[in-house]
Amino acid sequence: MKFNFHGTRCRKMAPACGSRVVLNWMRRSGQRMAIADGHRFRFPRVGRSELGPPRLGAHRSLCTKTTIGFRTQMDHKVPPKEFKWMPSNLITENFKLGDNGHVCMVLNREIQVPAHVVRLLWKNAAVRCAVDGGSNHWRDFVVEQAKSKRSNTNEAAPLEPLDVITGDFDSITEETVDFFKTTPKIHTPDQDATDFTKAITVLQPVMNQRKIQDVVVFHDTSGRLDHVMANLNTLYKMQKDNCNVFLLSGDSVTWLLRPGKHTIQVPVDLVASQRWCSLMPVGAAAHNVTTTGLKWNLYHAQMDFGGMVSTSNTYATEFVQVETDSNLIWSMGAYDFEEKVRQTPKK
Ligand SMILES: Cc1ncc(C[n+]2csc(CCOP(=O)(O)OP(=O)(O)O)c2C)c(N)n1
Ligand SMILES: O=c1ccn([C@@H]2O[C@H](COP(=O)(O)O)[C@@H](O)[C@H]2O)c(=O)[nH]1
Repeated sequence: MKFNFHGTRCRKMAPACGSRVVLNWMRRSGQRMAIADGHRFRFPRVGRSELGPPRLGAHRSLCTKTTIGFRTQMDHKVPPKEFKWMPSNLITENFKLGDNGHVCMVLNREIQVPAHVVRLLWKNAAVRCAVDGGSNHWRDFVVEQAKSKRSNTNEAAPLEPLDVITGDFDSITEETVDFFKTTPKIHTPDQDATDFTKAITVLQPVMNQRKIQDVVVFHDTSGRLDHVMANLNTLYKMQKDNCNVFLLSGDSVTWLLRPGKHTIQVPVDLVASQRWCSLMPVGAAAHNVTTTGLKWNLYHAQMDFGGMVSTSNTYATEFVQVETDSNLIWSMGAYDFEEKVRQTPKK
């Protein structure tokens, strides 16, 4: 069977059902090999040699949690689920999540995250994936990095290769297909879910088997609002799979806070420079939200769209606590804070 690719019949990539490919991979997991319609590919082993020498704190997961259900939590018959988050692992240090590494994923927007952050998160990833048109942007990044390497005396190591490209392939260009011709491609034609959601679903069995919980996503909040909203929706969809998805843009990090008690350790530079942070009740109201460590705190407050949302908030301390009975989107300013500090007019 063939499928349409930019209006032409394409023989290079016959349609592959993501789950079938992953099942093949699971069957052959001894070899860590997957078959994507004749293409064989390996998800690389995560070993000491790939991750380099252990670094201080590299063993820490960004999030730890207990396994107590939430149904009776807010009346405190049982203690609330606890989550600890260390966004510095994405912003200033380590650049690795979880003991078994993380998935790195590139969506279809220009990569605005600072190049050194992208490089380190990519290097430390266990699985590297580009989603449809995201592969065009990854190609641009690879080419740009190769150029700056040539013009720079400080040699940077080459970027690790992509493990897989997924998508309905309506955005990847012929040039990009050619550029990544040896990279396995998994076709996800379903038009009832976004390519981003489908990409995580395709990788889920691999993540389960290798005990990877975290997905770091290069996206951007510019461009189409429907894509931005759909990307937030993916955070909600994936929480069922006990999977943490972090959206990284040029100046923000965003993830979902599930019902429970969250402690977020904020990089001190962000506290000092009073960068923005926000709590948004997307999807459903939260009826009982209490925070500490913010400039504008909430006390057993109701949050909902059309009612109260907490945007343009900032930090009172390094440790922010949020206790909530419902999902909330947490988004915080990051990356360009040095720039912001420089731009602040002197009083
Ligand atoms: C109720 C409903 N609304 C809209 C759609 C259409 N739809 C939802 S997700 C999706 C796929 C989007 O693909 P993606 O690659 O994420 O975005 P693209 O840039 O191709 O629009 C489509 C077509 C649908 N299936 N059902
Ligand atoms: O403006 C955009 C466009 C796309 N995305 C995300 O990328 C994937 C893949 O997009 P394609 O257009 O199919 O290549 C899509 O599912 C979105 O999650 C985006 O964030 N912003």
